[in-house]
Amino acid sequence: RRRGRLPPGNLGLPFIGETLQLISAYKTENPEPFIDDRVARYGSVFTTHLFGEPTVFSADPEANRLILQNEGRLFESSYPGSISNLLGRHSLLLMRGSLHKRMHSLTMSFANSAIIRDHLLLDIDRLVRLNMDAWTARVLLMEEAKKITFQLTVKQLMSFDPCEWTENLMKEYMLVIEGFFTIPLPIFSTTYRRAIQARGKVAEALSLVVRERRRETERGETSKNDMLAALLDEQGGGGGFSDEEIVDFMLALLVAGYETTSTIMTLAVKFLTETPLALAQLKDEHEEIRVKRGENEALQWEDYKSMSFTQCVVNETLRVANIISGVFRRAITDVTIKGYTIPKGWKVFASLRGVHMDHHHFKDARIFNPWRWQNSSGATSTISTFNPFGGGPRRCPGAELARVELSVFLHRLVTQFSWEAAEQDKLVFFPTTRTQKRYPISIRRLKRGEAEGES
Ligand code: HEM
Repeated sequence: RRRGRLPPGNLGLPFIGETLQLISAYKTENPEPFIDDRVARYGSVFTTHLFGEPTVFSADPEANRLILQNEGRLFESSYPGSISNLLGRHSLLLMRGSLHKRMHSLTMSFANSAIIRDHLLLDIDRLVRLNMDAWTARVLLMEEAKKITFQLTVKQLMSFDPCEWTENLMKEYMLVIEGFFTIPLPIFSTTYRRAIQARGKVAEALSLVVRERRRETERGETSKNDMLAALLDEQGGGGGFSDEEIVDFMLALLVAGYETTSTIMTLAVKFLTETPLALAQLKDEHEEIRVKRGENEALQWEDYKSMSFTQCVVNETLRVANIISGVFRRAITDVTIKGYTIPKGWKVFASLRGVHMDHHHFKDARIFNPWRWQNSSGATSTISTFNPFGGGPRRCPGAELARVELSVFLHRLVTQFSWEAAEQDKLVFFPTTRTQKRYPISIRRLKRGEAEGES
């Protein structure tokens, strides 16, 4: 069959292709040259070879939009087998077709603004405060953020407050998470084998919870308002799922929201620490809310809605950090993009980072500048260029929830503490976006009435 022209590019060495170049760039603080060099040579859509497969790499907003919007028609999501085994076959991330549509909208309906406002906000605020109350003079911020994020997700999924059971679950769960980062050679890794075992234990623990809740629901003995209730609720769009399906589904939600939200919390603090003017403006905004709301009162939805500069900080952190640097898809038919043909069966990588860090779309794109979002869309071009949560049918259903969690976290942090980085800590982007030392900070609890802006 005659095919059109592939995007220009270089397939690199046999089998490994350009994987090592990508990994070595992403293991540094400045991974941009990997994309910059290829875009300069071939244009914003180019061919490469990554993780064992020829891949079309797009750093182009229009091409990315076409890829994301045509999920199920021209492309479908594609994860390596090692990731699928950890997620479980009934995970939302792996589902396709009408089942995916149903489960995606069920997840959205549980994490939408009204539910966050009426139910989740209170718990988010309470659990953030509970954790911060236990902080000592020096904390590893990334670890603390992970603990908070895990507790929040467990609460939202099945209404458990932190206890010995949740702590044990977290220990096993963290072993599962490590398994995701054994790319590109999981089969040879003991970390991966340990992760698979831990996944079995987490699934077993969640199965017991599901079974118990199913019994309670059948007897009409429960009135919980959590994700598990939504999954079992015949009237509310749920119902009809096996225990195994529910467990896989919950595990995937735990995974999807955990590393992402906790990293964005940590990096927001890192970027603010390095940008004192932004930190001062943020403190002013939150001090105003604290004074209005009173010392120990819970945050309300209107408080969240009044955090306008905070949203600039959140956007800019999402843009610069690019926690999910892009998404892999597979072409399910020959697809024409920008005059080139992507052959059926080929891998495609829609790089969100490539667009977010491009000077054509964001002025001085490589600089953390939250003010760019004040009174504007942040971007210099009119096309859709800011997509930290992806797009199309697989757009992140936790986007609003992540924003609220981060805003509450920042509120409680800047109104209760001053801090400084305890050590130099480098940001790297492989196998995930993280700081090498988990961002240690020295903190000091603010005495009430103390002048702000002293951190
Ligand atoms: C800063 C935090 C977060 C970022 C940057 C983020 C980013 C993303 C991105 C880019 C995708 C699209 C993946 C794709 O197209 O293949 C995605 C999907 C997803 N996210 Fe998030 N996410 C965050 C927080 C959360 C939270 C808190 C939840 C919990 C509800 C969550 C649940 C999910 C799920 C379940 C999917 C899969 C959707 C599907 O395949 O239909 N995420 N996320």
